[in-house]
Amino acid sequence: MKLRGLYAITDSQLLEGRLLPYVEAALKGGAKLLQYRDKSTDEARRLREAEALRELCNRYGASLIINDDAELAARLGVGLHLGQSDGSLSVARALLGRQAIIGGTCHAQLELAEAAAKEGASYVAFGRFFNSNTKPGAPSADVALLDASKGRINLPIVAIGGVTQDNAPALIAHGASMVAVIHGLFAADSAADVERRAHAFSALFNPK
Ligand SMILES: Cc1ncc(COP(=O)(O)OP(=O)(O)O)c(N)n1
Ligand SMILES: Cc1ncsc1CCOP(=O)(O)O
Ligand SMILES: [Mg+2]
Repeated sequence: MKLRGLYAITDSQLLEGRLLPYVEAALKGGAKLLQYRDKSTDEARRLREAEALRELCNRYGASLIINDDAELAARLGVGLHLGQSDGSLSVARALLGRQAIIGGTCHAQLELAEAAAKEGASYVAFGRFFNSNTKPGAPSADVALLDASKGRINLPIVAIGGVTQDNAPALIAHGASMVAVIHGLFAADSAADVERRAHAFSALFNPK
């Protein structure tokens, strides 16, 4: 699967009671990756929801990524995203196999991205690039980092943090292969609105 386009990330508060319809709308709108990001400890619900999301992703030709939890990703046979304190990328690669999509948070540091590449990551994530409703305290990055990545990081780059339809074009122009979005996609009044937003984000990657 080519890692280019919209990367939708779920948020348990924002999507309470509407996880599946809003995710389906994002997939209909063209999201290529979907990350299940749920910080709760309700294992049974997490497994149930992740299985339902895997089914939806299969139906729409997208790939599911689990945030933080390598065991859940292994159990479901799907991808994984790890932050700097979430465990080792190389251990995850050994666990999940060569085909799995595994991403790593690299904040605003090229050195972390180079290390992630050596450990077998499929993509590296930089950000937050803008003010984020979801994670306001995340270390900040700017587009100069994307420029500096050229020729140094030979993996798809995911840009995250406060991404909107207005600021995404600059990230893509500076080399982001994917934009990862929570609020700018899912803080919407209806599933139809999520689908429109996903479509608009996706269109930025295929300019006519
Ligand atoms: C695509 C993507 N990029 C970065 C993150 C952040 O991961 P992390 O730093 O581990 O923070 P949490 O999301 O776990 O709070 C991400 N989840 N996805
Ligand atoms: C998980 C994460 N890591 C850095 S910013 C961020 C949150 C992204 O959410 P939003 O698109 O709402 O800013
Ligand atoms: Mg994490």
